[in-house]
Amino acid sequence: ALACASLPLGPLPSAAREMPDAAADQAARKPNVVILATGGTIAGAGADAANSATYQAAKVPVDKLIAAVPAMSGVANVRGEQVFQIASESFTDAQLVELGKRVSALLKQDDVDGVVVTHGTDTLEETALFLDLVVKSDKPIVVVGSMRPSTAISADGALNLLDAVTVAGSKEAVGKGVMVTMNDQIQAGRDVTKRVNVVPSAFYSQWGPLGMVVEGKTYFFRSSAKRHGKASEFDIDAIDSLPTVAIVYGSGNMYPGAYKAAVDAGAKAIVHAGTGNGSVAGYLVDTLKDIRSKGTLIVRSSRVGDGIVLRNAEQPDDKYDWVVAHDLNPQKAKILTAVALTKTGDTKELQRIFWEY
Ligand SMILES: NC(=O)C[C@H](N)C(=O)O
Repeated sequence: ALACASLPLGPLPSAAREMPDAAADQAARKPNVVILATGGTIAGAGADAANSATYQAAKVPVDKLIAAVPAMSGVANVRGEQVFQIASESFTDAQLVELGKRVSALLKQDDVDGVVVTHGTDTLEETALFLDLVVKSDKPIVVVGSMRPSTAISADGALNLLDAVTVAGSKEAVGKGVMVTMNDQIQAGRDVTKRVNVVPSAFYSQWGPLGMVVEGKTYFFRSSAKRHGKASEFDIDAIDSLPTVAIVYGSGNMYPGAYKAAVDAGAKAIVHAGTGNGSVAGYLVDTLKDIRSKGTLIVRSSRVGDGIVLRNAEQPDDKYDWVVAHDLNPQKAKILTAVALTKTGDTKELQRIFWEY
């Protein structure tokens, strides 16, 4: 049993009825939005309405997701494709690439105005940034999930999905990069991160949301200053795989073995999720220098989540030939590093990419 949200939809504005036929047809034409379903809690089901945290993700197929939100047919012509049926913690790089290619192919079609990707929330921020970097289109892409399964009291998936379709079909969303609609807000896919593991207001960006969706209408207040979509130098059509990038989490009393294990596992780069300003323990510096001198890249980011990591603050990055992640958190820095490495291994170029994207 799915929880349904049936929202009232407004009639065609009277202005449209007075327009010449062609213009009226154009105004009345509903956008075509394709929903690519990948699983997650938005497709989850629990045993009882009280189960908001205990349930199985990735159970409900895309046709049932669409049927559960009939209000979507008022804002767009919607059709669905089941790409995967997985919890997002199980996403692999190969699946990211496959999803990116499908989004890109769909957006090249004249009869597709926007794409919605339903996704688990755990790694939604990685997928949103990845698509933002590699899909060369200005058409709206919205990645959406839910914090509660559809069977739970006050399930958030139906409204999040309706909002996603509304944004994906809206003219104001064109050129805004990948967006995420959770909890009535429109977030930049590049910036947004999951901050809380159990509430509908889990998604947050340190630079603020782009806008809101209220009662089926989009309200934008800002746009990202970072390169994305058509302005990106990366293109999923030219990417068939991603290099391995590992994250090592910073804390007190660390041990060098974690970095060495990443190198042994074939990591082309290690994102150091450092303490504070991306700081590196004095007793680890030689290990990281040695790893870099043998070819593996070191990207300094911060486990703090907010703020910006600057070059040559904390550590002499110029001297050690390390890169800093700027404002990207470690998991986002991992995605940008992997995408950038498909084009260049030059650290000056990589640093430029971290400033620009
Ligand atoms: N709320 C969720 O979607 C969590 C789930 N583990 C997932 O990412 O697929």
